[in-house]
Amino acid sequence: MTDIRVGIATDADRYRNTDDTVWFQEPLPAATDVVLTGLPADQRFAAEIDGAATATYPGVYGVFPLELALPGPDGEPRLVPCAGLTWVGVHPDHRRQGVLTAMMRHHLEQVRDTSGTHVSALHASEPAIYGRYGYGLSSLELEVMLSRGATLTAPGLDADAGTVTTQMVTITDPGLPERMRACHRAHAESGEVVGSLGYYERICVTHPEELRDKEPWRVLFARRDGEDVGFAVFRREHKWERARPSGKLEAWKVVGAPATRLALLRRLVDFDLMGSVKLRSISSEDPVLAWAGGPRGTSSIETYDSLWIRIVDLPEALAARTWSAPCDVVVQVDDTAAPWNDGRWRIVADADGSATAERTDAEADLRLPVAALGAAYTGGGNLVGLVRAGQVTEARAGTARELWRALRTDVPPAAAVGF
Ligand SMILES: CC(=O)SCCNC(=O)CCNC(=O)[C@H](O)C(C)(C)COP(=O)(O)OP(=O)(O)OC[C@H]1O[C@@H](n2cnc3c(N)ncnc32)[C@H](O)[C@@H]1OP(=O)(O)O
Repeated sequence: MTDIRVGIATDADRYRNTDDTVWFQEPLPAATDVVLTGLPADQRFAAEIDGAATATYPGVYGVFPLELALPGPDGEPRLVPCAGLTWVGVHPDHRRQGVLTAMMRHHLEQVRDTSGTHVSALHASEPAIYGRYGYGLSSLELEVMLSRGATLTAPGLDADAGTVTTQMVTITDPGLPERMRACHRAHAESGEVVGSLGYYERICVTHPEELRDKEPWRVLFARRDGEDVGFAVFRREHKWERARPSGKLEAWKVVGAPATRLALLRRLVDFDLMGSVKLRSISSEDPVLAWAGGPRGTSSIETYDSLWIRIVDLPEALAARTWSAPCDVVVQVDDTAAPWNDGRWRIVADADGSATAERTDAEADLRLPVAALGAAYTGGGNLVGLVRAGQVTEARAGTARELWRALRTDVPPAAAVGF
């Protein structure tokens, strides 16, 4: 059995070299501290094995300190701390020897022992990796293609959208990380994540090697009464076809209340010399689908998994959100990766939206993997659907519905930015 030790990665260059080897992209000439912008030194971890190469680590991972927007009182989201698992990579020489499993054990124990943080979240490179460690798919994201000049119809929002002005700046302009973060925090929807300042500083770092024939990322701020009320991060790619302008505009994220997003999108589909507009990180019930006239009103829609959530401290995590309806169920939770959650819990939610989870010896009404609770945590991940899929088992009929109705939200969780 290989002895794998996991701890702080003390050698930043070795950490970075490992990532370059795992992801096999064109290496950036930028200094290591620039490449690692936003990933705090005490949140970079590495796996060590005796006799391993010294230029790389056998495995690495990192954690972005994030806030997760949970369902809160009166439908307003509530931001809680969340560990954003990222930079996971195992050197090709050490794959399938349990390095990831050792790093995941380390991560879950770290989060459990961090005061105030009860959940971990990630975007998965491949969907088959993280379910075994208790992560559940909590939200979907759409990639929506619109044509230039697409009509976005929203009579109930026109007046409000009409009060928004837009201001286009370049991502390297001074003060943008602070502006974006403040605006994102103020307007995050339930299910989204908001980064610390370092996360937005990271977005604003521009490497010439990543630009090539594209312009630098731009930020379109939505302004009302002298305040930022939303923003879109986008860039255009120059293109001509048969002597006609066919530029491609890609929006990485559009932030703001619906009327603000409408104003931003109307501006994004109206840039000169464009042919198409690609909107990434669109929520599964984003109003843009209605504004465009339904799926066939767009040029195309692709669906991907967005945020995966892992409940690390079950009673604390469940108490941190506002519940949508009362429930009283005994749940057998299967959790091998975080055994402190494993076992039977009585979950009681009151009509005021508060909830408790307490250990019990009572017979279980429902049996589920902890990943199912992570999936349902922000209001997505339909537990009745998972019963139908054979991944959640009812001992007492109707209990999946009871728990699900207490967890679900009016609209599914919003798509979360990548990290
Ligand atoms: C949040 C993020 O950062 S996402 C980025 C994840 N990183 C990548 O995709 C980079 C390329 N891939 C890698 O670096 C590695 O292959 C990793 C990290 C995915 C897996 O690391 P390993 O050390 O090989 O995993 P480990 O040996 O601990 O495997 C544990 C189990 O997961 C399974 N597993 C690992 N990777 C995969 C995969 N990509 N697909 C399906 N199963 C997988 C293994 O088969 C093993 O299963 P078992 O317990 O039934 O035997």
